[in-house]
Amino acid sequence: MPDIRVKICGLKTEADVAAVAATGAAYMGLVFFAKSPRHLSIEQARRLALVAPVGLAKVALTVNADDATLDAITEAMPLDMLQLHGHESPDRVAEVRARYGLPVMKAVGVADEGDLAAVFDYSLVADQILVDAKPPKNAALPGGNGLSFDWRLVAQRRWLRPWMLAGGLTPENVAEAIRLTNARQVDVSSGVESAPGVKDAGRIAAFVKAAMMDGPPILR
Ligand SMILES: O=C(O)c1ccccc1N[C@@H]1O[C@H](COP(=O)(O)O)[C@@H](O)[C@H]1O
Repeated sequence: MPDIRVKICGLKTEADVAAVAATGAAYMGLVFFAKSPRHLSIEQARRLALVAPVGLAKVALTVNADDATLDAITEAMPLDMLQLHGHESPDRVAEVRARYGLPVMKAVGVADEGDLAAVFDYSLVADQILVDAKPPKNAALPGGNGLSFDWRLVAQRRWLRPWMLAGGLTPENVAEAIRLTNARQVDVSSGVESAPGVKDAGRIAAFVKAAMMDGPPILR
């Protein structure tokens, strides 16, 4: 039974945290991006971070955030990882990693083979890579759009660092995405919502169950 680690991104309420914790998901994502329907104020995010149980890793998602913003976020709440989802350069990723002493996951948008070089480049400086669909030109959000990319581009890929598959995943397609790509980690936001920014506990449970191939890994 493969050990698949699931990240549910864009939680907004304490009930969302409880729903995610109940499934055995590995990570919960807190979005700090004002244009997103999942955006949280620092105080809202702090409350969620403080009720998260041990074992559920808290990931702060930011987009081209400056030091002052990252200082405010990291000082306000306990976190386990920073997710950089903008156009942060490899140098900026290395700088953030050194400044905050937290693992950094860099998102890379993929639409075609040519985008995969960036996965390699960032794997030299980040702790993890989030391989996401490239957003359409002029999209308001750089992620969280419910769009997938051609999974065959990353099928059976191995990189220097652990990677996570994202983009348009749903309870209905995640098992096939894992089968095709051999991803060991998956991330979802809009695919487990009933409306933009509104998480659906039933879809969260169905997603994690499907990702774990109908059951959590058997512990030996
Ligand atoms: O979720 C958001 O609102 C968001 C905003 C800005 C950058 C990234 C965002 N979400 C990330 O994008 C992936 C894919 O989302 P989806 O499943 O296709 O809706 C998601 O897993 C988040 O990490």
